[in-house]
Amino acid sequence: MIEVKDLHKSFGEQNVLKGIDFVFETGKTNLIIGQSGSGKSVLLKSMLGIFTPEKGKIEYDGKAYSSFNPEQKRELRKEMGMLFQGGALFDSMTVEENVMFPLRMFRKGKKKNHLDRVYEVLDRVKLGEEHRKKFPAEISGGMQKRVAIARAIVNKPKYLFCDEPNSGLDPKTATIIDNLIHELTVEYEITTVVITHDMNSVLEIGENIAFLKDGVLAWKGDKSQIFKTDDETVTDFVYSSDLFKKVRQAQLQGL
Ligand SMILES: Nc1ncnc2c1ncn2[C@@H]1O[C@H](COP(=O)(O)OP(=O)(O)OP(=O)(O)O)[C@@H](O)[C@H]1O
Repeated sequence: MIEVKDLHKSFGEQNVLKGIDFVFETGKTNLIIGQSGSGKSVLLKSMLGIFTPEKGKIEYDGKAYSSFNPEQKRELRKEMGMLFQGGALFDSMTVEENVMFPLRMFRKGKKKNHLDRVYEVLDRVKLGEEHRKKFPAEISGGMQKRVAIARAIVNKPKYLFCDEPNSGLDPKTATIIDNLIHELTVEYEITTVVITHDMNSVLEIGENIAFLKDGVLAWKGDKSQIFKTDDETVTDFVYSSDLFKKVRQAQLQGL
């Protein structure tokens, strides 16, 4: 669980986060949504320890980051998995070398044991044996995401941070990737935080949603609530997509 309490973050004169309170729950996919510039990435980077808030707290399973010494911060970093926009794989490394990378960085041990773990996670994300020695450019976008997910979970993280994990994918593959992230979250009891712009993702895996507007937590709830709420701030955002507007109209007309 990650608990954010009265979090404030500014850059110069600009107050980007203005007192965010939210609990990111364990074993759930916790989504951060909101318009461009609302502060989603700043919130995520604050949870990663990249930004230091001016005020407020972030607690990881009850322990405040501000109370950690450098060694504890390093330990915490080992417990974090990251899945960046576009996958961010190393082009010059094979699939298995990419997944091996965090293991070699953070864990001691024999290469053979590392490789066993790499194959275990690649199997878990259903990436076939025939792809292990390929380079990222030689596999599809969906497969690249699977590799990036495997790399993010190879160290058995307690916390998984995903920045638009399904960007650039077709809707079907995007849904498969969303569901894979959700399955792993439940299976390994990870506290997963996902930034998304994709309302399909909200519909698929929105178990606990933080909706940010201008650096404020404007709404929270889950996927069943977000499509029912009459809160105008939320409906303006959710139904800004034509498709969802049509779904909403059909719903209201009882179709
Ligand atoms: N390192 C930084 N230095 C100065 N300002 C920053 C920095 N990072 C973010 N900001 C500002 O904070 C505001 C919120 O940015 P943020 O990236 O969190 O938005 P976002 O909701 O993630 O947007 P998007 O959906 O477009 O990624 C923006 O006005 C941005 O310019």
